[in-house]
Amino acid sequence: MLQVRSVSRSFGELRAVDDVSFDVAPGRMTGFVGANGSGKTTTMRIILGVLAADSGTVLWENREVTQTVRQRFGYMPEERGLYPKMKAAEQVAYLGRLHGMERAAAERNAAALLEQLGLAERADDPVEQLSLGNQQRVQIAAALVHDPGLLILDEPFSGLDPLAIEIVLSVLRDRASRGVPVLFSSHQLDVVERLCDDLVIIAAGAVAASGSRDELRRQFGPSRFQLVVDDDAGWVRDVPGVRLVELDGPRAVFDLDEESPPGDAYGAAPAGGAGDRDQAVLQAALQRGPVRSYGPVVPSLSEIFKEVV
Ligand SMILES: Nc1ncnc2c1ncn2[C@@H]1O[C@H](COP(=O)(O)OP(=O)(O)OP(=O)(O)O)[C@@H](O)[C@H]1O
Repeated sequence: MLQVRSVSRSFGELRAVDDVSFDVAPGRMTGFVGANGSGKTTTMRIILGVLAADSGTVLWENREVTQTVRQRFGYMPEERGLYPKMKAAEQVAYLGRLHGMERAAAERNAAALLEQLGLAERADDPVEQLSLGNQQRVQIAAALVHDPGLLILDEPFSGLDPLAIEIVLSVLRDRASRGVPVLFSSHQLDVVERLCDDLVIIAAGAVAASGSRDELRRQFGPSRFQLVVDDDAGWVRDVPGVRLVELDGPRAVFDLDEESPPGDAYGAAPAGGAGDRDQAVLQAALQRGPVRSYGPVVPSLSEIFKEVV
């Protein structure tokens, strides 16, 4: 487990990272999300020891991270750093050796990773002859070659086509399933949404929200429901506590107001929360005719993001 505890860092007057705390748990993919300049790269550099924090600590397995421990971390920096003339496989193996691996093991891991990442055919091409997306895959192989105990990846999906995203996803998932904590930053909320188990949302250097994806959806998502009936569903807007979001003939999407009185005018028992109130709407709908579909609408990550940032 990686624990970031009250880490702060300023550049001159700018407090780029402000009392940031979060965990990256074993076997979990943790998405690190925030707008440009919100402090993701600075936080990652502090975890990796590339940059010093002004205050706060980073713990790995309950101990302060030392340089020796960091050797066991895998890092893909934002600024990609490959040797353009070196062949892809040679390069990955070389970086493995810099992490203290034996030559044979480094070469074996490099070949296996390039294969997994769909680059086996290009293994002997100099990096400069590869497309940018393929260079990125080599960079990901370089972060993984020494079988790191922790993975920190800065924007690993930017610039990848959808197929490449799937390939990289499966490689990272595979590592996570072997118990490796994975922290990755991304602007692509749809990718983060699909991939991560946990999320840390950062805004202006501070953590705006964090937790498992499902917890955040429950916590920040409005109590939104969708109802589909046979006739016009416009009557829903008159139910107490309902805020209509969208009406399309027989289909209504609405939020339930937590504060409003329960909808007992429609025959439902007085209720204490939206959990009962949504049943009041359902009963009201059933009194009018058949109900084709009814249920909560799960908010997307970008909706949560808009709410907390
Ligand atoms: N070495 C530095 N000197 C001065 N300011 C810096 C330095 N590094 C980062 N900053 C500033 O700190 C803030 C946070 O930057 P950081 O790169 O951590 O953000 P980010 O969330 O990774 O952004 P992006 O998504 O654009 O990469 C920004 O305002 C940035 O300009």
